[in-house]
Amino acid sequence: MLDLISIRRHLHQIPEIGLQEFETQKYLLEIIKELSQNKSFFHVKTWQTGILVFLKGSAPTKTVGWRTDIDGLPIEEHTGLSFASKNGCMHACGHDIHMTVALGLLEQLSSKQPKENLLFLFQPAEENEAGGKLMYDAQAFGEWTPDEFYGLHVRPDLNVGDIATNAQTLFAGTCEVELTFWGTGGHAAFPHEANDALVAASYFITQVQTIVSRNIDPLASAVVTFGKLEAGTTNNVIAESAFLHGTIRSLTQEVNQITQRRLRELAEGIAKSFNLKLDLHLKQGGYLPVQNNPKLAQQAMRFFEEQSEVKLIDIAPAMTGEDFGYLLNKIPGVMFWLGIDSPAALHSQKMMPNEAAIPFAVKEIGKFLEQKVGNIKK
Ligand SMILES: CC(=O)N[C@@H](CCC[C@H](N)C(=O)O)C(=O)O
Repeated sequence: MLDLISIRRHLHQIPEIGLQEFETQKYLLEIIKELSQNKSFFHVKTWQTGILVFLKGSAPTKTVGWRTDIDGLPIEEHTGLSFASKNGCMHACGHDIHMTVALGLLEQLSSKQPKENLLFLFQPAEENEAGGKLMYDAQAFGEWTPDEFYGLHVRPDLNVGDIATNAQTLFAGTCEVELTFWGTGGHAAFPHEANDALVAASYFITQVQTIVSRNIDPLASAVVTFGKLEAGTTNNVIAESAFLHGTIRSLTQEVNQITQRRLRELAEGIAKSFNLKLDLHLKQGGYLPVQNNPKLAQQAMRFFEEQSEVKLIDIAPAMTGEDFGYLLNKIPGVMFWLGIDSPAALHSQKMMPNEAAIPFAVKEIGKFLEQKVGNIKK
């Protein structure tokens, strides 16, 4: 049997940025190879740093998919754990837990040939390049394309034993914003001879706050957050340029597009009024809202409600983003939150999941997938 805790701790020490998950892929492939021994129904292929494992069913009428993401974040870890990452990146979004659960599920579900086909997707670049979209658009699934797709995401403020989802929208659609105002730098003492990009950026930051308060229906939801502003060099030099990096989030595509349009109008207006050049990139890529299929979600929720060790929570949507939204836009399916009881939030340098969530998830989600693909007797 796989030692899942050791596997998770090893994966935790080697986080890699999206589409550069080379060591992660190599390690996963070693374990997958071990699991595939003497199983003629077990097939593996790779796509860039992603991995697809296909278990051919004995009498298939459909293909059920389970997806995990495999990338880490450019965050320096501050957990103090003995197995903390030291390479400057961190699995601060829990993808080490996601991968380990997927391996545990693969071990369990491949112990005998399932009746239905089962695809395990180890997907790169969830955080940055929408790897799910890249793979789908490149037709990486081919004949292994699932008819139903499932996946999970860890959630720090839920307890181990909690599985949460809903029969509608679970996560927001996001859009990454990169914006630069270009002006003319100069001496602090001669502002009339320069054109200050930093002042323009400050007006812009203040004005975009009105998108949510004045352009979005109060009964809908949107977020506009700028997490990065870079301008200037020192106190007595007027900044030539100002760079802003942010994100838009909304529960529907319609609201996302209104927010994108309004942000563009405000940026263009500010650039015009300050006589600056504007460089604006709005990148939504595959980060569509994560919309659960109502019928499949209701079936899944009923299943988990009947499991004595699971506390099933019918949960409100969150403004987190996920490129699984793109895959669920193409293929019906369901995403779940898995409780991991971490005092620190997702993307925090101190994010520290309770590892008891791993055996719990493998056991309970394993039962869920077993009844989906049928015929597995150990
Ligand atoms: C679960 C989670 O934290 N997901 C990320 C996804 C990032 C999407 C994209 N790169 C963006 O920044 O908009 C999140 O930040 O919600």
